Amino acid sequence: MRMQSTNALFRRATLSSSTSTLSIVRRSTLTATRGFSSTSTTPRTSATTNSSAALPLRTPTRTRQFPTTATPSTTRTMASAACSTSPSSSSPGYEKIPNTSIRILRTVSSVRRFRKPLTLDSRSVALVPTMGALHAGHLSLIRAAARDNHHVIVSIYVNPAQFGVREDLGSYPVTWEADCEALAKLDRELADDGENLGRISAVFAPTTGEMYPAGFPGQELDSKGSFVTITPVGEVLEGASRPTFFRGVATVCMKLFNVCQPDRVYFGQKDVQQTVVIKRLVEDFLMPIEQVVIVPTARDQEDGLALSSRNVYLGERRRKVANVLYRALKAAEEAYAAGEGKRDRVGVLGAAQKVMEETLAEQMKLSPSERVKFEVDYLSLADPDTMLELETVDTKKGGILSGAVRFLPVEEPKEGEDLGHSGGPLVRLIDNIILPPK
Ligand SMILES: Nc1ncnc2c1ncn2[C@@H]1O[C@H](COP(=O)(O)OP(=O)(O)OP(=O)(O)O)[C@@H](O)[C@H]1O
Ligand SMILES: CC(C)(CO)[C@@H](O)C(=O)[O-]
Ligand code: BAL
Repeated sequence: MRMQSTNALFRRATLSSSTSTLSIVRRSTLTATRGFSSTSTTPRTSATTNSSAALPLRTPTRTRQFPTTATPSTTRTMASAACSTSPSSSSPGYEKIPNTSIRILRTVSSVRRFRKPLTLDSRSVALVPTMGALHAGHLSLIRAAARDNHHVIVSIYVNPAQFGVREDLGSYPVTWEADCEALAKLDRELADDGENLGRISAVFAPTTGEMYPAGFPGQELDSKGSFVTITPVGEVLEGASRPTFFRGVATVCMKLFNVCQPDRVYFGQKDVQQTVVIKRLVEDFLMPIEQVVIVPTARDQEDGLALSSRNVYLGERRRKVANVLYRALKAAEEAYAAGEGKRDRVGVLGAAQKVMEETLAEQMKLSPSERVKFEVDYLSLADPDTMLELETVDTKKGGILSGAVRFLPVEEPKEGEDLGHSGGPLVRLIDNIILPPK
């Protein structure tokens, strides 16, 4: 594999729409928002481009394959994953996580029944939306929510609408039992810590039938259905690589907000573009949510890799190299901090690109049974409010450094090698660093 070194990776499209729209039975109007190198094999829809300085780092062959093709039935199984917590004869009529007061709510009507008296009692309610496979990053969101709210609802729902047809819906990790144990343990910790206003009151784990009454949601760009789209922010970067992703996220989050009626919602900085989309959703649709709280990215304490449910796909060999994106972003952050001359796009992102190239070159010196191959999807220096690419950072406003990397399946597995969840498919990881205003 060869790193390409052109100067025209990032091209900003002239966007066809700049407003958020709620569309019923709509055809998507997404347009391509990035140019690709001429060697790219993926056809892109045409877009008017300008010559925003670009960072190359794209390999000639661009694969968009995610590990497996999902089927609706897989999702239904996942969404209704069985729990060992069936109601006992002494139960109050709803499921609970064993030895806790955490209710397991599976229907919209049960959440509404739970929620109503809390409004009458002026109790504050926080929602922490997740797709399960809980890790310490999720727990930090729940801790933040319990600090400031009387009740915390954690939703666990693997939302099919945000997965593209070739993405990893079918193999997305589902760890319901472990999730329940983690929530029970955290709730005990919250009970012992006098600093919290509240605790975990409920887990909302709906089926797809509950969340999508009209039927399994379309995953194609031109699928019919009731969708929420947030543009232009949802079209660039992650939205360019995963064209239906933010439509799915915004749609499911609006549903979750409508059901749970939270006063505050909690999201992780790890998915920084998602936080910008959610803020627009809440503001533009006048949703009665007091605050969208963004919680810092939880990282591996040793090498800084951002915790992510998808890290389980990596296996041992790729895990050792997986922090390359974080190291690259740190180098860009340092270049930015170093001074005026380095606040332009080329100076800042060039530092990140160098780390990527050097790391790949080191890997390519190894044999196929030792090395790790990866491709950089994008490196970005963007405006914090719009996620549109910046030529220079206005230090009064700051910026967001972000990137996405695809780790290819290992070439020659060794005997007994840990290849990762689901056989170690291609795994795409994202990360970001916020450049704060100075
Ligand atoms: N390392 C992290 N630090 C802080 N928040 C995180 C971290 N990882 C995930 N979150 C947040 O947890 C919420 C639920 O995320 P999700 O369930 O998709 O987990 P994930 O680890 O991001 O999974 P994936 O690997 O699919 O991206 C989101 O708001 C997400 O930003
Ligand atoms: C916000 C979310 C739970 C919506 O499905 C998901 O995108 C996630 O876990 O980040
Ligand atoms: N944490 C974002 C969810 C997703 O990648 O599908």
